[in-house]
Amino acid sequence: MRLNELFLSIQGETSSAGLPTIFVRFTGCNLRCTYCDTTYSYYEGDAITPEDVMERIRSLACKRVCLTGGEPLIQPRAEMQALLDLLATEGYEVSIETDGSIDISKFNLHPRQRFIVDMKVPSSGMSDKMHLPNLQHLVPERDEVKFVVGDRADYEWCTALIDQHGLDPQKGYQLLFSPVFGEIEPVELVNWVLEDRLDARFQLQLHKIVWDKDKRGV
Ligand SMILES: C[S@@+](CC[C@H](N)C(=O)[O-])C[C@H]1O[C@@H](n2cnc3c(N)ncnc32)[C@H](O)[C@@H]1O
Ligand SMILES: Nc1nc2[nH]cc(C(=O)O)c2c(=O)[nH]1
Ligand code: SF4
Ligand SMILES: [Mg+2]
Repeated sequence: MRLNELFLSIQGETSSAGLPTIFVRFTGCNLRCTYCDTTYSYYEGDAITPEDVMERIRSLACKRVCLTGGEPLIQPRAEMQALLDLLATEGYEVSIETDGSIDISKFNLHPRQRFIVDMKVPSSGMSDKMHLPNLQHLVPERDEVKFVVGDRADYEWCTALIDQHGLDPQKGYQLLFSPVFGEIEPVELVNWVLEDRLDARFQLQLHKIVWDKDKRGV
């Protein structure tokens, strides 16, 4: 596997926003979203073993880990599974940020491990790359489905997908909505969610408010 950066910060996104978390950012992505804020992860990074990733995680003394990238699930599958197994054995809580294009059913998650599946909207340029069967493999109450919205057409694409695939919060599906940073006024998206009485979690990327929006490693 190839590691781009590993750091301690507060979780800026998801239902765990605000909690101290170790971020493990892997190198490489199979998509190219128009708005991507992490383009430096596409190529920069060095080879590392799952055991050495664990060593660096242990040294930071925090029991919550977010695996991200780039796209974490394009790392060699056996190595990613080995890392997940080690994290479980050592009692870590793990979230995996994935881009919606990779088959999540190929990974064996342990208790206290979950997927955050970002369904890429039309303005990302990547919506036709989504692996829709993933939506059948989501575990309600555990996994989260994330929509990063750039305009009204994106928002309507999201609500149509939610309806078509039965991602009903009443059934335990956890939905996250956030704006593409700087692309749309947060209040616009909030108003749409409220108008539709959508039982979804609205969020802003906390780390871009706390630190400079372009700062790395936070
Ligand atoms: C950098 S990606 C890495 C994980 C994976 N490749 C993915 O896209 O889910 C982590 C998260 O940051 C979000 N993100 C990237 N650029 C963003 C931006 N400009 N505004 C808001 N969210 C952004 C992505 O949509 C994704 O949910
Ligand atoms: N603080 C902070 N929280 C995050 N949550 C998801 C991130 C990511 O890039 O995947 C991220 C990140 O880059 N920083
Ligand atoms: S999938 Fe994630 S890392 Fe890849 S380009 Fe899109 S936002 Fe960036
Ligand atoms: Mg980020």
